[in-house]
Amino acid sequence: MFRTNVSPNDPAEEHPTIGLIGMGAMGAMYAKHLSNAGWKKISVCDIPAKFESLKLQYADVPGITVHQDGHAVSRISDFIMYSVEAEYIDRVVSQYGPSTKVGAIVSGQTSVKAPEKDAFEKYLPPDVHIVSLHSLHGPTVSPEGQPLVLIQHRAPDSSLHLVENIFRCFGSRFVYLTYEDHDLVTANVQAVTHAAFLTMGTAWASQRAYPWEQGQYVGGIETVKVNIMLRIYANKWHVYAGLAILNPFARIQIDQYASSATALFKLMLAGDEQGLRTRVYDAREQVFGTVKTERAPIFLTEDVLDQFTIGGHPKLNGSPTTSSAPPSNSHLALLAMVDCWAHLKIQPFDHLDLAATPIFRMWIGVAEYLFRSPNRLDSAVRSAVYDVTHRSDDLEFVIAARGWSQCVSFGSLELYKRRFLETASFFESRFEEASAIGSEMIKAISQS
Ligand SMILES: NC(=O)C1=CN([C@@H]2O[C@H](COP(=O)(O)OP(=O)(O)OC[C@H]3O[C@@H](n4cnc5c(N)ncnc54)[C@H](OP(=O)(O)O)[C@@H]3O)[C@@H](O)[C@H]2O)C=CC1
Ligand SMILES: O=C(O)C(=O)Cc1ccc(O)cc1
Repeated sequence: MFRTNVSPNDPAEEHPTIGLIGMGAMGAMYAKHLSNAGWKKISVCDIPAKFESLKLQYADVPGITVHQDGHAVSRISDFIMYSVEAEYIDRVVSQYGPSTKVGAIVSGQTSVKAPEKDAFEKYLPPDVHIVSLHSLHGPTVSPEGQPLVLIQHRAPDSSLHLVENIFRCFGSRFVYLTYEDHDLVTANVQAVTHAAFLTMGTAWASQRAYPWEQGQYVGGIETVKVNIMLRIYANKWHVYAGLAILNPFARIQIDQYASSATALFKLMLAGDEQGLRTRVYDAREQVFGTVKTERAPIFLTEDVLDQFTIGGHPKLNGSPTTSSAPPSNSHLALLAMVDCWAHLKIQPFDHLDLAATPIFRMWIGVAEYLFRSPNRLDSAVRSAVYDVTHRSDDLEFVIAARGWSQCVSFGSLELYKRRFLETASFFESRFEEASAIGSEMIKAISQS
């Protein structure tokens, strides 16, 4: 029998059997890192239709055995992780949960935990333990140094310790939360951040223009906006739909984001510079007022970010529109973000050390870059009120923000999927380039 402080590197030790149900992007990422670390008994499955192709794919991968379905995995595994779509978790756990080995530990990778918790409580036998997980990064980001949430829900400390030992090889930072706190924190960190980028993408796609080809969204902050937007639309729609629609806290946050964008846009239309400035500076005070000035800013310099511009380095390309500082912009997406945090009383910097995803870290970094400098902020406010060249983009932005918020409030995964895929299809030809560049940018920011 294995010990709970078992390590994969001790040849004399009996290893626990690690079961992975769902071998999509995250399941495959977990399998790769567990195998590389030397775990010898990793049992995996996806839907039965993928059994043969998975067997071929993993034929030569050390430690991994592919099984026909979740019954086969559940019966023999000491630790089991469900890594399936949040909308299917109830059905999949109802199917395989009753086959769980006596005394095993069950876990899930879903980005929203309310449905997972319900499913585990409903269908898992009372003699198994629940310690859930959530890696707060996408499958192409190295887990090293990233937060890995651990939820000790129905389990003794010894089960938590076994899970910690299994995943110590990821080099992630363990973050201990309850199921409920997890959903609140991820609504604050992820759902509302995604709403901003989904909105940017829909607004640009509605204009039928690739923003980086228009000269207005190139360099510095704009590079981050474009790269992250593309990264999100290149990922699976169900990941974002699940964490927005099935998380009971997310709806409120996303609705506030749309309301903030609308209210700021109305001040712009009214030409109310003073009203806009007061609102923006009030939000600045609430969100950044208490941040210690000695804390090093997250944001990289404009020059460093310029290297990650889609379509090539703007200065090396000698593009006339980008040879100096990026053109001024109302930065409605960012003004709305900080206004939204202020209205919801979210202190984004408190989440940085706890449970920040790479995308959130970058988003808060650019918000800080804009809001810490009165010069930049004043320039955005003046641009918003007097420079009408942004108006059509800002109008599309407000419409898109309202559309996403309404879609989430209707609670329809199907509607969300249609909106997401329609925008994604406009940008699809650029995903490959964006994903390589985006990964480099995340690496640079993580290391800075
Ligand atoms: N991608 C990301 O950035 C992150 C995702 N997550 C979460 O991890 C989970 C998985 O996401 P991800 O890997 O990206 O999604 P994928 O769609 O890539 O993977 C999910 C896999 O589960 C399979 N599946 C569905 N039903 C069953 C079943 N009955 N038995 C076995 N396998 C089944 C799916 O098959 P099929 O395609 O046929 O349905 C698919 O291969 C989600 O809950 C997501 O929210 C967490 C962190 C990051
Ligand atoms: O970093 C982000 O916000 C991403 O978009 C990647 C992601 C998606 C879903 C998760 O549950 C965790 C990370």
